[in-house]
Amino acid sequence: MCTLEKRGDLFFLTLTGDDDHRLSPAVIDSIITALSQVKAQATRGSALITTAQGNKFFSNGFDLAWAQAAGSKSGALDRLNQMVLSLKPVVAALLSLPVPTIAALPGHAAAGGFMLALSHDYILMRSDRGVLYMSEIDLGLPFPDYFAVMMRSKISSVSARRDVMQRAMKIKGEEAVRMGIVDSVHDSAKNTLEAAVRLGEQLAGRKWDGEVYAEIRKSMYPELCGVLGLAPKVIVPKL
Ligand SMILES: CCCCCCCCCCCCC/C=C/C(=O)SCCNC(=O)CCNC(=O)[C@H](O)C(C)(C)COP(=O)(O)OP(=O)(O)OC[C@H]1O[C@@H](n2cnc3c(N)ncnc32)[C@H](O)[C@@H]1OP(=O)(O)O
Repeated sequence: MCTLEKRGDLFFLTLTGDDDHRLSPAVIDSIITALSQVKAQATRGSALITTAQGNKFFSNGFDLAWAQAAGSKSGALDRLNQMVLSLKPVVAALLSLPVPTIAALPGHAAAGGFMLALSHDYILMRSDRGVLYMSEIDLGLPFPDYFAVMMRSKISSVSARRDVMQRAMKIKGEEAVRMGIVDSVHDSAKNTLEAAVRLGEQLAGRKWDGEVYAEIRKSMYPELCGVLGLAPKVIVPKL
């Protein structure tokens, strides 16, 4: 599951538990609820930090064990598809949130978990542990449309995109910075979160208009907004 806390101007959405934070339907639902609360409570000068408990995983992606527990191939596919469809509104909520968003990774982010991280404006991760890893080709799974569009939209280097999508590269922090996927790396989970707090306070301190911030973010990723069903909103400038 996840918790949502507000400390000063910062919202902290934390994936809880000492496991690998698989994105099961229940976890995905709790994230959606938390993001709705952020949207409702956000003011000029808010920012969101999304992180996870423990120091090995941010999220290892969809809960394949739950899918396979369906007891049949078709049932497993249906459950996998259910998770694919239920994560889409999470991505849409992050793309349209009226606050700056930061993912602070205490460890690995794989597949759906990597997509959750990539749905944020900024990603900070550890240099000493943890990889970004799109395991789908290793699992013989195709990418959902919005996964592929997310990576096309947010990973600008063709070779980096190939290494992520077609080579299932396990990308460590320093490399992820070189590939333009991650903003900064830090030598522990604690220091990664502390850096995220500093960045969050810096961004929150700019006290941007949240509606304008969200529309500018959406204008940066028109194809992604299209696949998520996020229409641009006309903003009447407040002069
Ligand atoms: C109606 C029907 C319609 C049908 C349609 C159906 C749908 C079809 C569409 C399908 C959609 C697919 C989309 C799927 C999305 C998903 O999410 S599926 C789930 C995917 N998840 C996974 O595959 C999990 C992947 N994870 C892993 O493989 C591993 O957990 C890991 C991330 C690779 C981590 O492995 P692990 O061995 O646990 O790693 P560690 O022990 O932490 O590290 C290993 C060693 O490496 C060292 N290390 C780690 N990081 C670093 C670092 N940054 N720097 C240096 N060293 C590092 C670590 O210390 C370990 O070393 P040793 O301790 O020496 O072993």
